[in-house]
Amino acid sequence: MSRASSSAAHRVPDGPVLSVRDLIVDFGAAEPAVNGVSLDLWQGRILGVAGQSGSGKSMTALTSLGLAPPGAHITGSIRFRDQELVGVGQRTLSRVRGSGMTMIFQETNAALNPVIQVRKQLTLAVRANRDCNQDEAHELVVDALRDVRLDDTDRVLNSYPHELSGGMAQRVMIAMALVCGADVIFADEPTTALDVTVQREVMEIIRRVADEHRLAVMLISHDIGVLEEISDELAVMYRGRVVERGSTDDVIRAPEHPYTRALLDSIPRIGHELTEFVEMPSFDMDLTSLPAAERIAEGSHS
Ligand SMILES: Nc1ncnc2c1ncn2[C@@H]1O[C@H](COP(=O)(O)OP(=O)(O)OP(=O)(O)O)[C@@H](O)[C@H]1O
Repeated sequence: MSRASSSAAHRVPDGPVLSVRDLIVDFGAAEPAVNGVSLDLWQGRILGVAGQSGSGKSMTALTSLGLAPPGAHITGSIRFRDQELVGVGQRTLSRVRGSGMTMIFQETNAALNPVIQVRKQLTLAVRANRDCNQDEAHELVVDALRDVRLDDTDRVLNSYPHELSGGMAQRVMIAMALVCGADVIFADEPTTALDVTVQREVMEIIRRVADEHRLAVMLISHDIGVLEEISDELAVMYRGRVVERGSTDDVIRAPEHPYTRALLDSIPRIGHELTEFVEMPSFDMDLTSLPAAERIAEGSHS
């Protein structure tokens, strides 16, 4: 897969579909879980978010979706299209979640109902989010399954989730996002549980649906090597902050932040193959002593 060839360089985005500014998610611990994060998601582009466990990747995504856990004190701004989401009620958040933004998790078991056939789950998802009859819903579902290269649609539709392989279940989750008509997908470690070959296939599908459906994707991974293959931009998080962000090529070729360098040094490199996850070495630094290394000036895409 060539990230360069599939990148959105030829496209002129209208503006970010999701804009996060100065987001703080505080549970009253010594440091906020998310500590002043600013990010943009653009149609047709994949933002890879890397960082070690506990750096705030998932909390940034969950909060953007209005799913921060109880007890979180949230400040800053999350704008989805023209709608500010910080401070709005659950009703608005669940409307936006239903049709505008969705999340794909590592654990498909948590998202797919084990006792309902895939056909029914996908059809219900369509009908909850789109005004269409049963036949139209079926057509949308079949198209979405083909989009994620599940061409044996009857077999998949007649399956229960436990009858699918991990890679197939992850593709069904991506199809679910497509049939809901989502503009933004948060994919949180979607391939960590899969073997390397299947991981690559699922990543290629994420890249393709982002391109073809102009989806904005935030792809979260411990493994910057996986993100390197697929992302247009990279953001590196450390202790609740984005310590570096920029085009993937810039960040990989010339990382400016010591933490990014440590992340890159921690992955085995065999050519530029996708690598299996390798735990980050222990790393601690005083962030206040370091310059911010943000290389995407705000609005540089417009
Ligand atoms: N419900 C909660 N209450 C208090 N703190 C929480 C809660 N959930 C998460 N945190 C804290 O928020 C911080 C960020 O966690 P988060 O899950 O976003 O990290 P992460 O980078 O996604 O890590 P991982 O890769 O392990 O999922 C952590 O310090 C975590 O302990």
